[in-house]
Amino acid sequence: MLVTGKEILVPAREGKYGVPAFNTNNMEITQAIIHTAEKLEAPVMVQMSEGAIKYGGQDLANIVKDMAQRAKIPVALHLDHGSSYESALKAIAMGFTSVMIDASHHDFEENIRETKRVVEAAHAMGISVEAELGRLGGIEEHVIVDEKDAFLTDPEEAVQFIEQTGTDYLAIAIGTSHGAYKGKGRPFIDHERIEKIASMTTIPLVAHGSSGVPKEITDRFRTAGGEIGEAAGIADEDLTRAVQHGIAKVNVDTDLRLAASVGVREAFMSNPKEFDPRKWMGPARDVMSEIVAHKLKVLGAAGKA
Ligand SMILES: O=C(COP(=O)(O)O)N(O)CCCCO
Ligand code: NA
Ligand SMILES: [Zn+2]
Repeated sequence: MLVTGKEILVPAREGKYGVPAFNTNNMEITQAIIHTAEKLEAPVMVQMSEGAIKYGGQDLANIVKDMAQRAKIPVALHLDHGSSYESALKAIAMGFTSVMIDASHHDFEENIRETKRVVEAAHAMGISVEAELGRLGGIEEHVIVDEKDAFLTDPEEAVQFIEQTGTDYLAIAIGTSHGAYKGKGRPFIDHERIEKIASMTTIPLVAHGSSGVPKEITDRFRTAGGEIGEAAGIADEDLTRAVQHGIAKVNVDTDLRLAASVGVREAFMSNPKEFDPRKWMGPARDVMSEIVAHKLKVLGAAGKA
């Protein structure tokens, strides 16, 4: 069933498990997410960035909403990295049940002002809101945050921010970053910071940039002709620890992108004569489903629907 993000994430924080929020851009990605979560009896969040909305629009949103409504497990449709009040309201008009207003690149007061505006409008329509405080490293769709400006979330500021905005859940910067190159080797995750923020707050916390970039997938990607440098992601054990301490929503996009690309590349490599789209979109869906299943188990969402 299609539900709000709050209905999925409040139980997750209370139950000390995480719910993955996977980005989608088409039918097969959406099927891999929702059908696999159904199989594992897990709640799940499907998110669309502003780029995905540009790419698939209401057509794609309708695929997600219809599949979610018919699903036996709770599913929210979430706007990822909404960059403005207008963008958040447009997503709500499209039927999204959860929206992020990402004003983390503004100063503290401006972030509060912008977030508060979206919270008031979204709550008037029964829709949940995610905000962000602190800056991830790496490239965020509309802001390139170079290392020196990347800053981690201050616990005291987080308490004030939540009180002054009324946001339903909060994305915090704790060492993760977007993309396939999260640092040399195992990225440092600031567990003390997560645990301090969790001890001072009660709302679900969100970890962005949480793809694992598993070696098995990057090896297959290279073997199938893909080119990827020294890629590194977040270790499973860092995620299992984080969801014990307040992280309830865990954003994953890169892992599905890599999995889909492995599926397609392997299909083309193994049969150059093939020209039926189902023969490469199907394998892409299968590899993505493996990634979805793994994440649902690592985060403890399996069986929680
Ligand atoms: O936090 C994430 C996903 O992070 P990751 O790149 O680790 O999958 N997202 O918000 C998905 C969109 C990232 C920019 O396109
Ligand atoms: Na941000
Ligand atoms: Zn993100």
